[in-house]
Amino acid sequence: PLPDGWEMRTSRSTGMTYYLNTYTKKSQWERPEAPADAGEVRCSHILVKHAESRRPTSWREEKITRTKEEALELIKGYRKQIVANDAQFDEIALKYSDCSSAKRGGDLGMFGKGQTQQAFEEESFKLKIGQLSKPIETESGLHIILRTA
Ligand SMILES: N=C(N)NCCC[C@H](NC(=O)[C@@H]1CCC/C1=C\[C@H](COP(=O)(O)O)NC(=O)[C@@H](N)Cc1ccccc1)C(N)=O
Repeated sequence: PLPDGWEMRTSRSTGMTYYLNTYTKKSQWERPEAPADAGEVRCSHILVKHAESRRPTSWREEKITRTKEEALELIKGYRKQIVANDAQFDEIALKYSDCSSAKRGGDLGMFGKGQTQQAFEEESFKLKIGQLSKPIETESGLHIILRTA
């Protein structure tokens, strides 16, 4: 049988069999050996904004004035606590993340390519499930990303 997420199709023009990834709607000639890649990931993140952020405000702080350097120190400190198991990722996100997803422990839900800023997307799709990123910079500020699915 075909691995999950694939459908066998016949090309109308050539009569040849091809395979359709039912999630991404991409097709290929080779018979797939592994389940189809949904093309989406699920991540949580902790965002520390700074004065140069594109929107230097958040639920935490009306006007964010810390410098980018201060934001980097903060996010490195959070990452250290999480790696040392001195704090849980979702607890830190809940208290300190400058993103609205803080309320959900940083969870952003599932997202595919083209939905988030390039540096954020590149890192998110590089991470293995359960892996924590190094600090990533976007126009929003500095993030650490945990891939959860
Ligand atoms: N599924 C979506 N709703 N997509 C929207 C993402 C838009 C995307 N956002 C980003 O790339 C960064 C990385 C993740 C969060 C984020 C930025 C900002 C904070 O920064 P700021 O915009 O004040 O500069 N948080 C958000 O957008 C949150 N509403 C994301 C979110 C929160 C809860 C549930 C789902 C998504 C972009 N293209 O700008």
